[in-house]
Amino acid sequence: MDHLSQETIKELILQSQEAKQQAYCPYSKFRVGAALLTIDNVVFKGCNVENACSNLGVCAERNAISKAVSEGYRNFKAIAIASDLKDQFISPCGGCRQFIREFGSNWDVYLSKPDGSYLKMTVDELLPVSFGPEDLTMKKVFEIS
Ligand SMILES: O=c1ccn([C@H]2C[C@H](O)[C@@H](CO)O2)c(=O)[nH]1
Ligand SMILES: [Zn+2]
Repeated sequence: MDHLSQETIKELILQSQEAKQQAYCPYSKFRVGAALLTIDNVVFKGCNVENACSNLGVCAERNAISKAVSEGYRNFKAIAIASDLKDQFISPCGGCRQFIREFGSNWDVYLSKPDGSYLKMTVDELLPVSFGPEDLTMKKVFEIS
């Protein structure tokens, strides 16, 4: 995956913090924002959107990815995630890890803190030995049958 400049990383994290401002989280009061950078250098932002029927809530990461895919973008360089947790890097939930992995296992996830510090991890590090679209090819299906 392309190496992002320090400036690009900083900007992407700032955009994830901007996205966090829009969080709709009256139940958890836990704001999360995500900023997704496509290979065309377009950024899609997403926040968590909760619901009175609590299991219907959507995470920030999934929201950003769904926005991008809906607009025709499927190739991503990086996603930055922001929350209000001061003492730890925000960690994407298991569902989001799988959702992120759908679009490749070799791209970057920046887990950030409000002060802009971050932990860079690849999708593969966040979700090792993952199951993805490649595992559903007809070739593999025929191999086992
Ligand atoms: O990486 C994360 C972790 C949590 N949440 C949301 C889900 C829920 O709305 C709230 C509390 O779990 O935070 C995200 O959007 N992304
Ligand atoms: Zn999630």
